[in-house]
Amino acid sequence: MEALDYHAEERRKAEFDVEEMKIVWAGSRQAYEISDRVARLVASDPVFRKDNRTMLSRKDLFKDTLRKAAHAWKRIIELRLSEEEASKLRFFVDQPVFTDLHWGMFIPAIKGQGNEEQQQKWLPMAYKMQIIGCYAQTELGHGSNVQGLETTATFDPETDEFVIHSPTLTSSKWWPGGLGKVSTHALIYARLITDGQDHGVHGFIVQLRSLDDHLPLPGITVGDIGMKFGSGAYNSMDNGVLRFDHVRILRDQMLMGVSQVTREGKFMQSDVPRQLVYGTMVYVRQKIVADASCALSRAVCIATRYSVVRRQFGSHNGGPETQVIDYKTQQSRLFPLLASAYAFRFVGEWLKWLYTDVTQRLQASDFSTLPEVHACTAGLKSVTTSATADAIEECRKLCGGHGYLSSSGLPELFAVYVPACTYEGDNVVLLLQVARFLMKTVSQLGSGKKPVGTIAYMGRSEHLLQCRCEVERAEDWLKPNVILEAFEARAARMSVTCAKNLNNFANQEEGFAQLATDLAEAAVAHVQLIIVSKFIEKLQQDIPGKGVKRQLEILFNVYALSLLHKHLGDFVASGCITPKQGALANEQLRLLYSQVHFDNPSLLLYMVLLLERLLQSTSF
Ligand SMILES: CC/C=C\C/C=C\C/C=C\C/C=C\C=C\C(=O)SCCNC(=O)CCNC(=O)[C@H](O)C(C)(C)COP(=O)(O)OP(=O)(O)OC[C@H]1O[C@@H](n2cnc3c(N)ncnc32)[C@H](O)[C@@H]1OP(=O)(O)O
Ligand SMILES: Cc1cc2nc3c(=O)[nH]c(=O)nc-3n(C[C@H](O)[C@H](O)[C@H](O)COP(=O)(O)OP(=O)(O)OC[C@H]3O[C@@H](n4cnc5c(N)ncnc54)[C@H](O)[C@@H]3O)c2cc1C
Repeated sequence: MEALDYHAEERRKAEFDVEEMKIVWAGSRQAYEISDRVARLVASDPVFRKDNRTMLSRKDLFKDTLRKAAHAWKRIIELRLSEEEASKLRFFVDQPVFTDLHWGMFIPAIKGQGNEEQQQKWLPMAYKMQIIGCYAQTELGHGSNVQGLETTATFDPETDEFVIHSPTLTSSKWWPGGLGKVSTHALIYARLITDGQDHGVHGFIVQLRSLDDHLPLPGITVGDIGMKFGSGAYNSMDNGVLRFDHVRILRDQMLMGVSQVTREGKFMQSDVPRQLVYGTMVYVRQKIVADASCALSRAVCIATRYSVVRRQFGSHNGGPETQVIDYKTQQSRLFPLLASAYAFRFVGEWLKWLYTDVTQRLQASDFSTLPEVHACTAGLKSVTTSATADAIEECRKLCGGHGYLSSSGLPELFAVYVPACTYEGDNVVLLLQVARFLMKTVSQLGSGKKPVGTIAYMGRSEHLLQCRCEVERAEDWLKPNVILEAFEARAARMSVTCAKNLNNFANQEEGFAQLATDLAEAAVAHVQLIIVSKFIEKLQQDIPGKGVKRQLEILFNVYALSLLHKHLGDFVASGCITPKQGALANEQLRLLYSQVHFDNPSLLLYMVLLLERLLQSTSF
């Protein structure tokens, strides 16, 4: 059979309305249409070609990136693209670039932490890209520990200026994207010092390079930190190093939305939580969760198409060999990843809503949901990026030897994606933040304060700590309420056990240090519960299209039961389910795999592209 026939055969098996499924994936018909239109725009424009980038030298790759960024900007202006269309265009251009940081962190930081006047002064220039900014927080010595940053911003009351200085080698800013070559300005985080007193880390806008000749300004030492993991990949970004030698900036270049320094040098803390200084990270973590499903779906799409076309073993009487997609082992490795892509998509949609909600609350001086939003963004960023990075590597293996070729797209996807486990907060460090929030919640359980939102289930901990799962047959595992209760019981029990064990230590900090692994696992259980519960909420919505809801229900069950299988130790050890019930879950999972269907519309095109890329990549 030819590739085209396999294609037709697999399409025939797709028992759902593919067009409607695309709309579910995009979030709305309008979002789908925008995405489709912009994808075509990018694909048909030769400036945006990306088939050769793993073969370019760093210098040529960087030039190529600048060309694409300038062209993208030109198209955005010419076509008067909306904000949503422009961000889709950047997404499909698909090459890490300084503008990610300009639009994604520099501007949001000014919007979130600057006062009205500062926003009016800086944002119009930034929107027109008359200035280009980066987000310079991390230093050589400290990334995770933000309070350990060493760069100083000392107020000089005589001149009404701050003096920005890098007092040690370890205080050098290290990593900021866009800093190495391009940015004219940086949003730097430095210790605020007034009258000899240290007020902790705050944000300051500093000009780095001349707007006339782009040379570094006096007192500024700046450069690129060098090659990163993989060919192509993240090397299109100019991650940089930056040092200050007593650089003077005006007082109003400190972002004054959270705290202020008066003309007299008096430090004033507004009545907003100081954690709002970390607000840009919360914003980007939320975006990263939304993006995880995109990276994951790309990898799964490549591995699925390959698995349909690839045949290996099992030929009888000269007939065709077995499609590797039909091997149960291939299915048990691939389908949970497909299901995860949908799970992350839906939880990403919900997180976007949560973020919009907290933004509106903050504007009305309601800070009550901030700790929960921090825990959700940190936890979901950690769990979805770790799972996606692992999944991309699994997809590479699912494609056998071909997955290791650059032309499969998977090595570059992995190399670009894997730092997501580190940037915007190391994933383990972020899980420990979630654990802190959970321990606080458990400690307040008897206080009369009712847990709400994603921790509402803790309010039912009396029941969850002693409930017994009622599954007797494999099909009982198809009931969403059975799955939900098992995940709630596991999360509640793991958190409560950690909280009890913490009491065995002389002080909380010592306990946290010793029990960090258990705490991180409890955090994962809580975050997986959030993902499972948001998938269930999605399925409770009206979902049109023949067979679409049914297919999503299958994917939900695959997602939840494959997690249960993977973490069976947690579920059984905490007494939520018995080993027998675990075995029944696995039996149900096996049955579900034969019900997963997929559409494969451009399989032939994919094969042709693969061959073209192979020819190019071998012509060195
Ligand atoms: C680019 C954008 C566009 C699209 C996105 C898509 C892809 C991204 C593409 C590329 C990425 C490119 C750039 C990457 C940039 C960066 O990496 S920027 C640097 C990011 N750095 C970090 O994330 C550092 C991680 N560390 C921290 O966040 C903190 O130091 C900490 C680990 C949270 C510890 O904080 P702290 O020292 O204050 O200690 P605690 O005592 O633990 O916390 C005190 C209380 O504050 C609460 N808290 C902490 N953080 C927050 C927050 N962000 N919001 C709200 N509340 C917060 C914490 O829970 C404590 O609360 P308490 O227990 O009640 O007291
Ligand atoms: C591609 C890329 C782009 C980046 N872009 C930017 C940018 O634009 N701007 C910017 O400011 N920064 C940027 N960063 C920096 C990034 O935010 C930091 O690297 C990240 O926050 C992790 O900090 P670190 O490097 O200090 O890691 P470390 O904290 O040194 O982590 C090393 C190890 O220690 C562990 N660890 C650390 N603390 C604890 C703890 N308390 N408990 C248990 N384990 C712990 C971690 O889990 C990890 O395994 C970027 C980084 C990368 C890789």
